[in-house]
This record gives sequence, structure tokens and C-alpha cells, in this order.
Amino acid sequence: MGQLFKVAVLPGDGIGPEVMAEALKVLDAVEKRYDVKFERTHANVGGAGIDLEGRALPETTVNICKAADAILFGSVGGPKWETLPPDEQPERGALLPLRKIFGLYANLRPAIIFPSLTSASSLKEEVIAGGFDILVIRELTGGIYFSQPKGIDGAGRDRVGVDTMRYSVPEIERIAHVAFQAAQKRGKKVCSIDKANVLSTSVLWREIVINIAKEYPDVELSHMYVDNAAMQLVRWPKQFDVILCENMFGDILSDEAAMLTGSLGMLPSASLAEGTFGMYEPSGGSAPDIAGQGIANPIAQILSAGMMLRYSFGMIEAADAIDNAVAKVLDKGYRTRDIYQEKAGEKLVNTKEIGDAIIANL
Ligand SMILES: NC(=O)c1ccc[n+]([C@@H]2O[C@H](COP(=O)([O-])OP(=O)(O)OC[C@H]3O[C@@H](n4cnc5c(N)ncnc54)[C@H](O)[C@@H]3O)[C@@H](O)[C@H]2O)c1
Ligand SMILES: CC(C)[C@H](C(=O)O)[C@@H](O)C(=O)O
Ligand SMILES: [Mg+2]
Repeated sequence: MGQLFKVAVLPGDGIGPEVMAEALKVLDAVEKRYDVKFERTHANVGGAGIDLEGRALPETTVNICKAADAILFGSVGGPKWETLPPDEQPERGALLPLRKIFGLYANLRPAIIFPSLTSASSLKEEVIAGGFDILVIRELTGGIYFSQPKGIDGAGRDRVGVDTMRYSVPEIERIAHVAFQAAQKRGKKVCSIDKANVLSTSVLWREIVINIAKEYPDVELSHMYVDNAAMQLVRWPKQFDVILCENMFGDILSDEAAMLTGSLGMLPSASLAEGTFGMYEPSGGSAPDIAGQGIANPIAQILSAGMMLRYSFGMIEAADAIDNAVAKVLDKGYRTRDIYQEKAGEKLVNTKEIGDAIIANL
């Protein structure tokens, strides 16, 4: 009897269920090839949670996640729920609480350009010739997203909106360790992003990262202000290996890095807790502009399922097989609309067709 892993499946809203369907087909195919079973339990989250169970993160969903070895998450949010009180909306009512409840402090977002997709990148081909491979490591449970006080106080024109950015030494230390250990396994460079010329959190961040770096003498550490980093990413992305960021800087820079790879629909992510538990989701959102049309790119969701096999289940060979199948399908010219260009060798396909092609090449 092979291994059994329990997966909480939370498709969410917009394109979430469409791309999730393809990732689940890939898990079926992995079950057939490897001696493994993924016991999947579906649960409502986000707008789907509000519509079907009255809240963005129903208790039943939390319990299903607690009983699982990992969470496979689609995306949440959309215009339908944007007028609810902020804390009841899909993002603040479900996604952020999930990150907090499960202690998912380390968000890994690999932005890798597939060789056959260089012309889909928004950068000039000569800038990305030879490809790049960037790993954005984003702190995910602290900073301005979660620190108190937070809210809108007062009345009328006297109202003030308040967000607080706070980082403690242990919070910075643990994410720095993740970044240095990741760098040791790849290009051996960490670029730590901050705004130490303005923010106190960044002054502390830089000091602590420098201290932790002493434990990793084989890794080269550099520092960059976030505004410069945003510019350097589009100027010369190949200079980066691991990019270490606090929560909000990582949110912004990872979307930018995603687009360099051709589309937000290409960027997977792993949100990891201490130990092996993790939540896996595309870095992009529910894409209301294309939802319901069956044309979304499912690759970020499929690669996220691959990251689940790699980081939570230790199935390195199967995870590599998924990455390779995606690369092969792109080499053969299959393209969803977001990465399609009208030129010889490219075939415009829909969500389901590219999913089928990936499975056929697994
Ligand atoms: N993790 C999440 O659940 C998550 C992440 C980001 C945004 N959101 C939410 O999603 C909603 C829409 O936000 P947004 O429009 O700013 O960001 P978005 O990421 O949903 O979409 C931005 C653009 O990228 C495109 N895109 C994204 N994923 C794609 C895919 N797989 N295939 C093809 N194109 C894709 C969209 O069509 C859109 O043009 C909001 O409610 C937002 O809060 C959720
Ligand atoms: C939807 C939103 C709360 C979320 C974030 O800001 O973390 C998203 O943009 C992401 O990158 O996962
Ligand atoms: Mg984001």
C-alpha cells in the first residue's frame, strides 16, 4: 500500500474553480503513475463561503484544513463582495485569516522564465536571453497586513484610516533563515529588500538580516531599497537569485516578477508553516475579467500543486515531472490567451485543453 496524503481543496471564486479542476486532473494522473493517493476534501472559501455558508471562512472549512496535510487553494474575491464590511470580504475574511491560523509565514514565489516563453515576457528578448530564475521569499504573517492598530476611526471628514507596520526580531530571523537556506540550494545570493532610508521596521529588518547572514558564509547578501528593486527587476532581472521581502513589498514585487515570465497566470506559490504543512495557490487572483469563460491559464495552479508535492509531501520526482510536463507543453506551442502570440508554432487553447496536454505529457 502506497502513501496517503490528505488535501483540503479550496477552489474559491472567479477563475479559482476553473483552474483548480485542471490541477486536480494532474493529481489524478500522479496517482496513476506513482504509488500514492491524495484524499481530497472540498470546502467553500471566500465569496463561495459567503454565498453558501454565510461567511468567507466557514468553521467547517477551517476544520477540513486542520485535518489535512496541505491546502490547495484557488483564489478569492470579486466585485460581488467588494461592498461588504472589509473584515467580511473574501480577502480579509478568509485568505489572511487562513495564513494566520496556520502560521504560514514563508511565502515562496518562483518566477522562472520558460525558454519557449521568452517572447511572451513584457521585456525585450535581449534583456531576458538565456532566461532567469528568481525566487521571491515573502514574509506572510506580519507587517502592515496584520499589525495593530488598524481600522478607520472618527466620523465624517474627521475620519482617519490607520495601518501599522510592525516586525519583531523573531519574525525577521525566521524568514531570513528560509531565504538563506533556499539560496544555499541554488544561486547562493540573497538580495534583501527594504526601505531602511525611511521605515523603522526596515532599519531593524536590515540589522537582523545582516546578523543571520553570518551563519551562512557561503551566501552573498546584498540590500536594495524597494523602489530601486522595482526598477532593477525590469532593467536586468538576471542579477537576482533569492529576493527576500517583508509582506507588502513581496506582494508587489512578486506580481511584477510574474509578468516578466509572461503572465500572472504562470506564477505559483507555496505558503509554508514550520514543519511540512503548507497552503499552495497561484500568486494571482480570481481574474473577474475573464472568469466563467474557460480561458484562464491553469499553469500557476498546476505548478502550485507541484510545489505541494515537493514541499509538503516530499515527492520530488513527481514534482519535477509536473514542471517538465509544463515545459514540454509550452515547447510544443500550446498557449492560453494570456501567453499567446499570433505566430508560427503557437496554438491558442483553452483552460481544459492545456490541462489535458500537460497530463498527456506527464
Ligand atoms: N490569492 C488570492 O486569492 C488573490 C490574489 C490576488 C488578488 N485576489 C483578488 O482577485 C480579485 C481580482 O484582483 P485583480 O484584478 O487585482 O488581480 P488578478 O490577479 O485577479 O488579475 C489581474 C490580471 O491578471 C489576469 N490573470 C490573473 N490570473 C490569470 C490566469 N490564471 N490566466 C490568465 N490571466 C490571468 C487577469 O485576467 C487580470 O487581467 C480581487 O478581488 C482581489 O482581491 C485574490
Ligand atoms: C488578495 C490579497 C489579500 C493577496 C495579498 O495581498 O497577499 C494577494 O494579492 C496575494 O498576493 O496573495
Ligand atoms: Mg498579490
